[in-house]
Amino acid sequence: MSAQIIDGKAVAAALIEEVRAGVDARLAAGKRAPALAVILIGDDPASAVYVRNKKKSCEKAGIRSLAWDLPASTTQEELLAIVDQLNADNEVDGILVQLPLPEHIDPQAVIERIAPHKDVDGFHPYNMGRLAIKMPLLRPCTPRGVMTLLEKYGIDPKGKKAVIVGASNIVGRPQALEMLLARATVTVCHSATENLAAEVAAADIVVAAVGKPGFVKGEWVKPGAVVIDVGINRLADGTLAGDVEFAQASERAAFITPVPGGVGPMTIATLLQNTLDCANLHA
Ligand SMILES: Nc1nc(=O)c2c([nH]1)NC[C@@H]1CN(c3ccc(C(=O)N[C@@H](CCC(=O)O)C(=O)O)cc3)C=[N+]21
Repeated sequence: MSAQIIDGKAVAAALIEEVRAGVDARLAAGKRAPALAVILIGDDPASAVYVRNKKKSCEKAGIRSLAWDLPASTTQEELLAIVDQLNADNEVDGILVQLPLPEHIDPQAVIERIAPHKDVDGFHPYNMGRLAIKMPLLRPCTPRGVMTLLEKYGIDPKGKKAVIVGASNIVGRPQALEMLLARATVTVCHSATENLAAEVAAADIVVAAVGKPGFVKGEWVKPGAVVIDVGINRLADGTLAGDVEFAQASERAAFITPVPGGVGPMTIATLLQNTLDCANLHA
């Protein structure tokens, strides 16, 4: 058996078109285009890729993007002052501060400074809390993008066993909350999990979000399972690899996302969707 490849690039392109239609509807109603402010500090290479792709996608969707490129020496105080200024700016709908930040800046302090209704990443405790109590407002982009991918492929998590490998604040935890909201039975695995292979083998849907190339072995995957690979790992030869052994997992899975071209493009398309949602929250 060989898995059907989930085409994240195609679904992302369609989602960007949907966002574009939402932007056009705003313009037709006499409202301004949504605006997204992106703050990039220093020069992390993964963030640079993301910023480049995001800017192109904003243009396609008709979203105005405002770039703040700041030196690695920027102080936390200076960054918080910029966030305050953007919070107060009625022309700005969404604020995204690229992670990771330099060591001397506390990311949680920055995340919590962003006005919750401008938090396009959905990382503010207010938005995470809303997701936890079944009242989502702004939802973290990657987990929301994964749910959109499943929906577009007719995969309903309701009643299924969803196993999340990785418990980070940006993917694993909110992914577990999304799966729970979709009425899956959810298991979250992390570095203290005793028998990871057995947990994965029980999964109808596996989401790998660890950040280690090939960490989830193909032979662990239950025949007919859905495999979602969130990992984007740059290898020494410059190529990208996911967290899942793709070739081996493809032999067993019914559906699998590739890297690149799977979850990555959905993260960006969902960021635009969240930016439109933010704009529509404001006016
Ligand atoms: N506040 C914040 N929010 C983020 O969402 C965030 C962040 N900071 N910091 C950096 C990471 C990384 N990230 C990516 C998203 C999409 C691709 C992407 O589109 N990847 C393409 C491949 C791109 C390539 O060819 O290199 C793909 O998977 O097909 C990559 C990386 C978002 N991040």
